[in-house]
Amino acid sequence: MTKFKSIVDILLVGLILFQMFKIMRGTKGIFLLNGVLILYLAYIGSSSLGLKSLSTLLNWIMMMLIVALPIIFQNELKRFLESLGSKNPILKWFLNPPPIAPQSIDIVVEAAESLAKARIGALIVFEREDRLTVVGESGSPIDGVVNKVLVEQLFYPGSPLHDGAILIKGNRIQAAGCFLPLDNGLSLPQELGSRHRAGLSLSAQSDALVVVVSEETGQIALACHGRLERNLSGESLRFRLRELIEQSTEKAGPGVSQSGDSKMEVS
Ligand SMILES: Nc1ncnc2c1ncn2[C@@H]1O[C@H](COP(=O)(O)OP(=O)(O)OP(=O)(O)O)[C@@H](O)[C@H]1O
Repeated sequence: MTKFKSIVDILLVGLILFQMFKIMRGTKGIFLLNGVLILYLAYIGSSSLGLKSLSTLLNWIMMMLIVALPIIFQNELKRFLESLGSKNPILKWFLNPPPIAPQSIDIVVEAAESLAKARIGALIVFEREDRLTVVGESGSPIDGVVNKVLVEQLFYPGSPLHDGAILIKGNRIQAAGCFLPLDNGLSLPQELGSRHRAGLSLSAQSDALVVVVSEETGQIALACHGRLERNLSGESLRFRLRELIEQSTEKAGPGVSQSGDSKMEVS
């Protein structure tokens, strides 16, 4: 029985560490977390070797880190707690996030098409079950009903909020000029820069759907579950968004795919 408990104990610790690494992957936090682990191992090593002064010094440093860690990792911790919270079925039922309205999809598709035609870059995030409070708080609050003119205006190069992403929840634009987490560990084709990386990173860390319009090529892409579907027409974007919302439980592995209107291949 004690053996079984120890196995469960180790598995749970492993699961928590895995979740933390997953959230911090590619961020500066991962280097800090590595540093903390090295310090901890050095502390264990020095105390088991009986190196008293060194282990006392390392113990002090670790004590100071315990106070500093929640400050250093505040965004990562928030994201971790949010992702934990949104997996709680009772909380999910209680908070009951508004579903993405079909008319919001149509409006976003139309706006993406005209932004693509005008070669204006855009990053549009649809929040689903996973809360994106940190993302929303990184931008400026809008809280307006989704409409084509507003979406286009927000990304217009002269607009003060054109840099960053807009966050849509239900049928409302919650915020604009939002910063998305960047996972530098994801491998992307060379021609894609930080806009695509940001969309893909958020889709790998949450169940958000992210529409990316490239300023450089005028192409439309959709990031979902850590996959990037590129070169979508307005019609295929609408189709995929509707399909993904219907099968919200669908999961896929990370990757990048190229898509024409009718054919989609995974590379
Ligand atoms: N982490 C981020 N969060 C939100 N927006 C971002 C982020 N990183 C970059 N962006 C947006 O992307 C713009 C830079 O895009 P960049 O040219 O580097 O990427 P890209 O993928 O090559 O896109 P494009 O094809 O449009 O050039 C920034 O000006 C900003 O608006």
